[in-house]
Amino acid sequence: MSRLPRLRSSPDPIDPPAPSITTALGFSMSKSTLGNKRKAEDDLDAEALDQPRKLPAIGNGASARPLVASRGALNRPTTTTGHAAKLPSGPQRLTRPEPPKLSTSASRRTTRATSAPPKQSGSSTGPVRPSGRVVSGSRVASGSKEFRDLQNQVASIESAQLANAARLAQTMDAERAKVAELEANHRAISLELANAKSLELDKRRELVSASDEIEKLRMKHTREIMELEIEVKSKAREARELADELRLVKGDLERERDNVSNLKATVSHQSTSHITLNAQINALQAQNTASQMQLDAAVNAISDRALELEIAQQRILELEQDARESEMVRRKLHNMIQELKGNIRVFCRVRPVLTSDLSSSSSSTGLVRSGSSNSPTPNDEEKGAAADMLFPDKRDHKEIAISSSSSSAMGSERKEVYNFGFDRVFEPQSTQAEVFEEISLLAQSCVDGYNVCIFAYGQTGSGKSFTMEGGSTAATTGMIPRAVNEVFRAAEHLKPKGWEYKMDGQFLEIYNETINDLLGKGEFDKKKHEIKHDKSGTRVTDVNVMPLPSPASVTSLLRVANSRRTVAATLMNERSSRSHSVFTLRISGTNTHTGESCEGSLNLVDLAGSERLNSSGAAGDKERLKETQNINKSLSALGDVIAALGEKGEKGEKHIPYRNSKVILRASSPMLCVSQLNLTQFPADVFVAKLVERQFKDADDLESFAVGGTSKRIIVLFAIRDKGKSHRYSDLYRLSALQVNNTMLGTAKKQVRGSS
Ligand SMILES: Nc1ncnc2c1ncn2[C@@H]1O[C@H](COP(=O)(O)OP(=O)(O)OP(=O)(O)O)[C@@H](O)[C@H]1O
Repeated sequence: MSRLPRLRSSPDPIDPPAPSITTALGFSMSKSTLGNKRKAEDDLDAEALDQPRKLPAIGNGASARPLVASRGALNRPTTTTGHAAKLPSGPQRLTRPEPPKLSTSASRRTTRATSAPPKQSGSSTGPVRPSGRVVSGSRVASGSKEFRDLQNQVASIESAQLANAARLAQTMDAERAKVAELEANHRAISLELANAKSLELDKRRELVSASDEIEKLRMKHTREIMELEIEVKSKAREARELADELRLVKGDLERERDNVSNLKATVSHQSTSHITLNAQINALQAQNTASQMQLDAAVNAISDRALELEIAQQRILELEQDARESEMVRRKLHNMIQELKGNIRVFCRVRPVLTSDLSSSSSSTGLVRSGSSNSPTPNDEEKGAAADMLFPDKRDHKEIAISSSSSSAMGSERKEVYNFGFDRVFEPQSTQAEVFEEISLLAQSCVDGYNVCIFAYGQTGSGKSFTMEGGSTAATTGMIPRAVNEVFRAAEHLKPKGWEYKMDGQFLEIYNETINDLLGKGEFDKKKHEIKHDKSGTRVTDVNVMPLPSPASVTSLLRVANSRRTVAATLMNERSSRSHSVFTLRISGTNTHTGESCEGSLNLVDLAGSERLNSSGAAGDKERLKETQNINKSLSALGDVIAALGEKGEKGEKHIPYRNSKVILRASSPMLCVSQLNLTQFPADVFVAKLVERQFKDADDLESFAVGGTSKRIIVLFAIRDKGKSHRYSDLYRLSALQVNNTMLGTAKKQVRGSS
């Protein structure tokens, strides 16, 4: 309502009929807007009701003016519907003039529309009838005056009407203008209404969308409420948990409080300690400063020491070089000593008296007693004479005296004493260790690149096997295992000086000049072995050579060899006594520092028992005779070789008859060929005589001594040493000349030159 334009106030006393406004609306409205239209009409009605209050009261102005007849006004029909009828253009129909009703404000308040027709009264006798009813003729006659009056009145009325008509026309024009204005207003209002409706529609749409949105929001809100409820529940659960936790935390807090109070107590205690410690720290810092100074001094000292150490290390290197060169000199000196002592050495060992000796002596020749005067002549054994042994050289142990007493044909007792000299005489109580002491230096020579051969010679039962192989206990260990151990020990000792050694072993047996490999594969060696000679040396074909990485492996080698020897002995009675066994240890070494290399060997030979043909009783036994002949033959050849070697040292170059027997040992080739020597020409014991002729008066003496019947308790150990293969010695001499005493070096050189 507030948006509707207000009607302008009009001087016309006639209120514009409200219905004319509604009829003037010529807009077509859609069905959909019908409700709105109705609402708008209601609004307009309500406005129409209010409008008169805003217009000026027509009656007030019109009451002062005379009524003017108006054709339009008289003939204009009025309807109660409020719709204005079109004014007729023809002559106006006469109707009872009716004075225009002057509306008052009071009447307007009770009448809805001024255009409503006046109510007709029930009687037609009223002086003035506003309606145009025709007066009857009777009355006209009687009342011509009245008629004239009436005509006058009519004329006046008509004039008034004309005036009114004119005025009405004016009013109509004004009204039309007003209507036009109203229509314009109406259009504007309609437009505004349409706008308002479209606005309303928009608003309604907005409302609908807002409703939808509200619905959505409501749903969202519901969902959020649900979520919030869930959240509230979970929060409640969390709250419960937190409450529980809080209780625990409170408990913890209580404990922590206790702890804190304890800690506070501790802290106060610690703060006291802290003060004390601070004091100590200050003291320590002072001490530290002093220590730092000491440390600096120590660092300086250390750097001095490091310098010294460097110098010392340099010195060590020089000394190591010296040591290597000294080692070389040691070797030379050692060998020089050995040369001086003799490259061939002969030892004599006397075994203790055994119970078996007593019984045999008592049964055949009587008890072996000390101080008996039996002479050790070749016939002594036959006579059953017993020899007494004395050891006069108590200091050097180099002599043995054999005394014998015999009664002459005349009945007088004859007593003779025979003295024999050796490099060393081992008395009956001598131990294996003592015997080995003499041999160990020779074992050392093997490592230095020498070939050493040690063999035992003596009658059956004199103790050759015991000496060479030994017993089962540590004390009775024989020369073979001891020598091997010594070689390994010497090799180990030389390791820091750059020497690395490789060792191999072989074990052969020679029976009746036939070679049997004791390390062979089968139970009994059926192979035929030959002795080959070439530039690299002499070797036996088809023999097993076992690598020996440790002394223990030598023990197992000896075990294998012994078991095979036992098998052979079972096959042939007393074979072991009638065969030679030769153990060979080959040693090859290289020095990684100096580039030296050397090859040496150690040959340990247990010879077959040697005895005279006549005394052994072999003469009658063909087989035994053959054995003895072979033994003697090989031993004779051996004797020749030894004798030749012994002479060589004294007289210079001499032919050495190495090839005379298989048993003959040589530095690089221990086994040599079968001798074709005549037994009669070279009796078995001659070689010993040749070797030790200075000690013996003649060969018979030696034979009597070693093979004769004076005693079965003596063995002779022969040790032969010969130079093996070695390289670059001359270079080393040159080097060593810078370090060692010239005189010493000159001597060493001379010795080496002499020995080679
Ligand atoms: N020095 C010694 N001390 C103790 N017993 C010894 C000693 N020498 C040898 N015997 C013992 O003498 C016995 C004979 O020794 P062994 O078998 O070594 O003689 P052999 O000369 O090798 O004899 P064969 O030529 O017949 O082999 C053995 O019982 C041995 O134990």
